[in-house]
Amino acid sequence: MDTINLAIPKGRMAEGVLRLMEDAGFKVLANGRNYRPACADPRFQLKLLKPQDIVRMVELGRHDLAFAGHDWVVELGAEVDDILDTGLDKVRLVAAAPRTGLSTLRSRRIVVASEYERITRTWLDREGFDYLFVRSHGATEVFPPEDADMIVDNTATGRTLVENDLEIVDTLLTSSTRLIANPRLGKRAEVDELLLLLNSVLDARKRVMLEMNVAASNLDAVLGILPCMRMPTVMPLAGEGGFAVKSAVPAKEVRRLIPLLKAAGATDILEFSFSKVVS
Ligand SMILES: Nc1ncnc2c1ncn2[C@@H]1O[C@H](COP(=O)(O)OP(=O)(O)OP(=O)(O)O)[C@@H](O)[C@H]1O
Ligand SMILES: O=P(O)(O)OC[C@H]1O[C@H](OP(=O)(O)OP(=O)(O)O)[C@H](O)[C@@H]1O
Repeated sequence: MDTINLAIPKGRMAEGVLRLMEDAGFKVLANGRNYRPACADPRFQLKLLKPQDIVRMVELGRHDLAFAGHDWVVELGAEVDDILDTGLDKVRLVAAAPRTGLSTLRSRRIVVASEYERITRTWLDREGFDYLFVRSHGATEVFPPEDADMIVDNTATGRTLVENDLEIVDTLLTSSTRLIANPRLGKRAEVDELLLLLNSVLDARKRVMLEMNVAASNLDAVLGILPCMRMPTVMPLAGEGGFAVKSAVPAKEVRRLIPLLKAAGATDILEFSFSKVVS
């Protein structure tokens, strides 16, 4: 049996990826410093690699599949297939500068520091800046004002920028963790299966199940409010003449829905989370 080589990013992205794999049924038996953890599904051979290295290895075909940040796929101009957006590790790649220096950025030659050389140069050239590029290796936000006039770095909460007195000049890219594949991998049943199960988990995370009892006279009003995947399940209640109504609804709408459902006559409202949705 030909195994699939799947690279998992080492570092801050690992936690979310490992939880996603576990929830999808592909538990990774990671243990401390062992960078070749076993997978519950032996058709997948795993290896932990730094996110920046992963992308090239998949492009070269040394790895079949990997989870990697979209930012590094773009930065490296890598020819890989982006087969799933997990939505994890959402960041923006931004240009930022000290507030006090903003007005002079275009009037002189500036020093710009970033880990992302290609993306930064492309943007600076397009915007017509006169610049000198400096490659940084982390903690880029500390460069200004002494060591750089502007930086390009990723930001999630924005806290590091604020703490270092930097203001966003422009957003260059948005990124998240993707599942990428070597374009020459071809069709593999194992990959389709992995994709189906990962998608089912990501979909389930966005929904919850609402279940409630509804008197016959209130049924239309409740069904009029309740979103559903196809049609809500409506089951007659034994003896009472009412109905049990069940529907998978978007999790972010629950706060708005529950008071509306109650006002429309729903009682005994229960909320459940579930693990997978396969349409
Ligand atoms: N604050 C953040 N929140 C979410 N994702 C981030 C954040 N910072 C970086 N990333 C993503 O993680 C990936 C790797 O970036 P980076 O090299 O900064 O992390 P790392 O090597 O895991 O860092 P560290 O060595 O500090 O754990 C990139 O694809 C990036 O978009
Ligand atoms: O917007 P925030 O939520 O503050 O997150 C953004 C910061 O997180 C990452 O840094 P990391 O902790 O990986 O350190 P590094 O810069 O040394 O890579 C990234 O490079 C930013 O500096």
